[in-house]
Amino acid sequence: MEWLRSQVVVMEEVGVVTYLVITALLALTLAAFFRRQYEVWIINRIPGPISLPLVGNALSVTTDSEVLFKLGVWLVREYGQMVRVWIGMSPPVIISGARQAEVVLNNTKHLDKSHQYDFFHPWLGTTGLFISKTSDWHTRKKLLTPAFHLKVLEQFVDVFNIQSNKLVSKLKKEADGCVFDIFPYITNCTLDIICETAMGCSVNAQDNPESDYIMAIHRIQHLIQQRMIVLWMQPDFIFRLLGYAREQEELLKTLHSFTRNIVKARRKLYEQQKQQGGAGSDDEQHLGKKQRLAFLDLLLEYSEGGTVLTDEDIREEVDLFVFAGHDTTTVAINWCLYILGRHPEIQARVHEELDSIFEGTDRPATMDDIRQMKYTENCIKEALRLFPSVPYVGRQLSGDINIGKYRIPAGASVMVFTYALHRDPEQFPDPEVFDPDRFLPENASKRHPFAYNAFSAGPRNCIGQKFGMIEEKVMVSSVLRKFRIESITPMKKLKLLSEIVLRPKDGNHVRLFPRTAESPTSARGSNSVQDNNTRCQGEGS
Ligand code: HEM
Repeated sequence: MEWLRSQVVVMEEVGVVTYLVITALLALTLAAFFRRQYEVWIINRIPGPISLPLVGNALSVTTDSEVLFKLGVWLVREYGQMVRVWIGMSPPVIISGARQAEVVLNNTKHLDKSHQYDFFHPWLGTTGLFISKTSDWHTRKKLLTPAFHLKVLEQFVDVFNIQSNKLVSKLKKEADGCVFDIFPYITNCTLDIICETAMGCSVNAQDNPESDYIMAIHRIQHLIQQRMIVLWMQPDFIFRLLGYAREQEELLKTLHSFTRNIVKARRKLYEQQKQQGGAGSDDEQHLGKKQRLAFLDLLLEYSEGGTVLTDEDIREEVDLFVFAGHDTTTVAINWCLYILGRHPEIQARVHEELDSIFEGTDRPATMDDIRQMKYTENCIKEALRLFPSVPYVGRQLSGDINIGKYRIPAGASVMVFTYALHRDPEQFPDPEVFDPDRFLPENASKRHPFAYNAFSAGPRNCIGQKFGMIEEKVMVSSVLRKFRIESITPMKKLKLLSEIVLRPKDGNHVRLFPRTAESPTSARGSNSVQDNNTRCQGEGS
């Protein structure tokens, strides 16, 4: 009897505990549910398309990056400078106003990149500057910033000139007024430039564009790009199942072993020269007076024998410079030549400026010449406004932010849509018009500081901005010192791809004419397409 009574007490106690556990679980679930509902309600206050339960707007998200780009433009036109969409359960918010962009980009708390950038990890690691999380990023940015000092960049002007000259000599063969795609020429030239400046070695892409290393760079970028936008390619097991993971591993072997070997060789050279030259910290002592220092050499110097940066860290950063520094400049130079090719009168002003600087000589551009290219620089900036190399900049919020009357909760992704931001008529009247004078100091000073974001803004802006600008000036001026360019595709007919960089879907078809003494700048000189040889016959324009 006593035993029975004790059992009843135990059961009562267990019942109470179970009851308490279930109640607590229920309360937590309800709290999570209501919190989530509240967050959904908060986000749904931001304008955006109607969404379905669970999938949200995911069904409208296409894998075609041309359609995806148009979708972004349409969303902004339809819903304004702050738009929310639902991709399954996550609500990326698209921002395209200067004031809103400032709140996101100028906030030192929200420096993490959005989760799509994680697909770069296998190639570029997790601690490299471009993709690192806030904790690693601070240290890396501080460490790497001196490598982009103007004094360091000045020594790269040689490389820019040599490779641009090679580009010009390749283009001479096309300069007969026939239509051709200039995009691959620019791509190979910028690849040669970035590899030589980042690693101190030539990959010779202009002469050999199909080497294993070059092909691997193109292919891996394509794979990562696809994975960033194609939702079903994102889970690892599907990526593996479809055979992409194995292909990616093969590509990584090619890419990583190439860079690792170079890091190893330069480390050996660095140590040898350090021993010969004594323990001084002077760059010239380390690598010989006449030797140009690549970014890699500077990283070896900053690495303090592997204690601050290991060789693998250096490999990551070098791969990153190659990635971040070639596609961005390729499309920037491409769009600048494209838009000048649509505006003969503006191109003629660039020709005039270059003629007054170089006086018809063939000498390479100096830093002084580069500083004098004011009008050319404004054309480059205006081309970057209309066609920003990086159309979207993504951030993952680590805390709630308030923008105007709206709140975006922690964990959400915010995409600053630079392409649309640069077309805000309040900041850029007649936004579709190409007008380099928008960048005259008196005009630029009237705009909101975050209205122009070609190199992003705030603490996580582009570290390679000066490098990119100098490279662009040397390449664009080298081409235009020798040629007049006509672009075939009207702006309204351009097909743009929403990728990591803003790429033309069909390349950039142009006609090139040598600039002659008689008609150096005319829009239709004696060597125009009408008088052209038979190679062009039958071409549409
Ligand atoms: C016209 C040329 C270029 C343009 C338009 C450009 C644009 C940008 C933009 C918009 C960002 C911000 C991306 C984001 O936050 O998601 C960025 C970041 C970055 N860029 Fe560039 N870039 C150019 C050239 C270069 C070059 C030549 C290099 C290196 C040699 C470079 C290295 C980087 C790095 C390392 C970052 C990450 C910075 C950080 O997270 O703190 N860029 N760039």
